[in-house]
Amino acid sequence: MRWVVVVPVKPAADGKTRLAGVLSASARERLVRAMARDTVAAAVATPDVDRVVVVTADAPLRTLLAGTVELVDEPGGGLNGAVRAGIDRASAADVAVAVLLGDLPALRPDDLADALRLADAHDRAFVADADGTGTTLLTALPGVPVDPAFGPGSAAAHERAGHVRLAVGATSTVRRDVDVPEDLAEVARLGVGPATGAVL
Ligand SMILES: Nc1nc2c(ncn2[C@@H]2O[C@H](COP(=O)(O)OP(=O)(O)OP(=O)(O)O)[C@@H](O)[C@H]2O)c(=O)[nH]1
Ligand SMILES: C=C(OP(=O)(O)O)C(=O)O
Repeated sequence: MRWVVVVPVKPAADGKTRLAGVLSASARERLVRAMARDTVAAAVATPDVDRVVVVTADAPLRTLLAGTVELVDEPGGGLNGAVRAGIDRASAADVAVAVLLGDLPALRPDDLADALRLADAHDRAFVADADGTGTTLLTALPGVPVDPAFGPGSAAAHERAGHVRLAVGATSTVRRDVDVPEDLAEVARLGVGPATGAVL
């Protein structure tokens, strides 16, 4: 299966507020952008990924990514609004769509490839984040409508809506998002991409 990957990214100055206790506003801004760059670079390098669509209003990030991905304007409506706009762009071509959150700085292309191979077998599927309650990857096969329910408790919401929880390894880097300060040590241990490495 060939995939289009949709990555939403908040304006960096507004992102990762849960890290405010340990990082200054300017460090958080640089970190959000760097994590997005590393996540996108891993997606671009993943076998079976044909296109990467980034939905963001962040002007510096748009400049950094121009020419390497397709950029979609922020539509409003928060995270799920952004995801829907990316899916609309992607599925115009009736392709398999994977929504990947943009805060996975340790993501490795081989781990994403493994997850997408598992997703091949299901109309709709998802990968739960490291603590099992959130979603880092949401997938749908060609022609299957996607109804994103990202936000707190999204793993259960996606499961209720008929997405299959994919059995990726417990240590897959697809699961390792950064939400709270403890997650920074965890991604550093796994090994982050170069942009995030430079910030950390
Ligand atoms: N385009 C877009 N992306 C979003 C939006 N909200 C969240 N995201 C992205 O979705 C991913 C997961 O978001 P969260 O884990 O909630 O991150 P966050 O909102 O930066 O973090 P907190 O402020 O700590 O809640 C990250 O890549 C965010 O940049 C939004 O309104 N628009
Ligand atoms: C956006 C999500 O949550 P978090 O902010 O915990 O990454 C989610 O898992 O859907």
